[in-house]
Amino acid sequence: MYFSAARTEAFVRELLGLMFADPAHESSLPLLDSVDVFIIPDHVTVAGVVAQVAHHHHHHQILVGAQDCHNEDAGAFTGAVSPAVLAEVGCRLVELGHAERRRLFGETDASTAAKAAAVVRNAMVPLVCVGEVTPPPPTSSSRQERDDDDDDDDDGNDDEPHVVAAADEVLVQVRSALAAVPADADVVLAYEPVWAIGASAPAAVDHVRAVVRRVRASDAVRARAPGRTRIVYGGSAGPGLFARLAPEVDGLFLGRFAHDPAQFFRTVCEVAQAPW
Ligand SMILES: O=C[C@H](O)COP(=O)(O)O
Repeated sequence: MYFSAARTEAFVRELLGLMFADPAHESSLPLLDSVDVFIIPDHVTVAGVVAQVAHHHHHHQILVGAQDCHNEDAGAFTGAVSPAVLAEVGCRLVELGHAERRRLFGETDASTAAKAAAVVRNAMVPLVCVGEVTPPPPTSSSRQERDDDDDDDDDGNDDEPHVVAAADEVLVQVRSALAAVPADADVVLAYEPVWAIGASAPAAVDHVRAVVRRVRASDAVRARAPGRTRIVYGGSAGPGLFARLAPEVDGLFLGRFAHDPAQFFRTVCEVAQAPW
C-alpha cells in the first residue's frame, strides 16, 4: 500500500523500459535468461500489471504476483480474493504469510499453509514469507549489516545461539508451509527477519547466510524435489547486497528499495550477473 494505481502503472512502465531497453545498448534479454523477476502489486492493479507486462515479448520471465489470497477458490467469503481468479487473470505467484499479514491480520502458519496449497492447486507459485520476530542481542555481529566479512563456518556447528534460535523459529514456519504442497511444486521461501523489515539496513550478511544454510539443510527442504525450492532474502534489501549473500541465497525480495525502478533494475542486474 505504498503506491497509488497511477504510480504502479508508471513504475511498471518505467521498469519495462529499463529491462527491454534498446538491445544495441544494455540488452536485457541475456539478463532475463538467467534470472526470474517478480512484481507484486496490490490486488486491484494485478490484472493491469499483467496486461502491461504481457505487451513485451519476453514477458514469461517476469512473474506478476499478488500479496495474499484466500485458501478457497470460490464461495461465501465476502471481501476475500480467490486464488482461482488470480490465476485466471494471469497472476503467477502469490506472496503468503508476510510479517504484516501475520501481525496485523491474524495470519498463522496454518492459514499460510492452507493458502500455499490453494496457490499450488491453481498452478501458481507460493512465495512464503518466513522470519524470526526477535532481533539478535545488541552486541551481536548478526544484528545489522556492516562490512565485516568474517570467515564462515560452513558446517553450521559454530553458529551463535541466536542464529540457531532464529533458524529454529523459521523452520517451524517452513515445515508447516512445505507440508501443504507437493514435493515437486515450485516454492519460493522469502526469509525476512521481522526486525529487518522496514529498517534502515538489512540483517547482517553472516546472520542471513547462516540461517538460510540451516533452512536449506533441513529435512523439510531436502525432502523436496531438487531445484524446486528457492530461498530469497527480504528486509531492507537493495543494490549491493546480493553478491554478499550468494550462493547461500538464491535471490532478493525488495520492498522500499525497489520503489525506484532504476534501483530495482540495478539490483536485478546484480543478481543476473552474479557468478553463481
Ligand atoms: O515486502 C517486502 C518486505 O517486507 C521488505 O520490505 P523492505 O524492503 O521495505 O524492508
